[in-house]
Amino acid sequence: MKVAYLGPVGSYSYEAAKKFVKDENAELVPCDTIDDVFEIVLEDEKIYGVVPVENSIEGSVSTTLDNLLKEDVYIIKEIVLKVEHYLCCKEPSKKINSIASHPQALSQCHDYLRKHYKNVQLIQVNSTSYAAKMCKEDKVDAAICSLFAAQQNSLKIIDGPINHDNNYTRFFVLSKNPSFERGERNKTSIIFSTYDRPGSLYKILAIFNLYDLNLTKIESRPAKTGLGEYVFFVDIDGFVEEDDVSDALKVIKRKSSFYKLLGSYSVIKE
Ligand SMILES: O=C(O)C(=O)C[C@]1(C(=O)O)C=C[C@@H](O)C=C1
Repeated sequence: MKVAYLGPVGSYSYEAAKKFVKDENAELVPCDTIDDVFEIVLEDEKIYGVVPVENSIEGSVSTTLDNLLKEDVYIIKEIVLKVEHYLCCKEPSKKINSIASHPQALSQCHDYLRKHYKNVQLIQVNSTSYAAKMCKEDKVDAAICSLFAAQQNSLKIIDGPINHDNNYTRFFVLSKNPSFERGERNKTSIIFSTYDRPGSLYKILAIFNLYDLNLTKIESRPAKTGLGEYVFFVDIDGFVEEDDVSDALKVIKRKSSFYKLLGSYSVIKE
């Protein structure tokens, strides 16, 4: 089994990929960006991809949502990780003038950074483990990353966890082929657009209500077809093969101006 993830080794995406693979011999393929993970999955149906999709403090990862809209990939599993960030450096006695991390991680530590490092330069990089690597290579004074990434890069811990409380990130496992594998807790994700008429979103939401389906997320993103035009990302509890879910989705598909089933999948939660 091959699994592409946002690398290098030690990113939270790496930890999520490790949770997905049970096979010791599985090959984990580090990618520089989330776009690259999507590209690899699209090129080779034997490779799975792991991407972050939503964080409990900072919200959605828009690159992931935009790729889900435009690319033909399926969600085959959700993995939820508790995320704990540490401020790390190579040489604790050195003054810190620059701190690198992934933009999501910097935002998840916003309050701490404002309180303790207000005038320090914050450098946004592709992943938390890449920030740790930059710190090891003396390109920045400090990094925000996981304990594991700090250890991998022989960094010392200055402080942590430094993130906002209740910090969880959802990751999706992607595949070029759909795989409807049920687990203990199952979810289904769709994207739809409504016709530009009064009450059209309300009428679609009424269908979920009619079939007694629990929405776990709804988010609008620009459809990228014009100002004021949106697509709605919706996650619901339930599996697509359950009668209520499949009946509701059939009606929603008929009533929408655009509809895409992203997948029905089980959830792995720590
Ligand atoms: O930089 C990493 O370690 C990632 O896996 C990316 C990412 C994200 O994009 O949300 C994943 C989990 C954390 O929320 C912070 C960063």
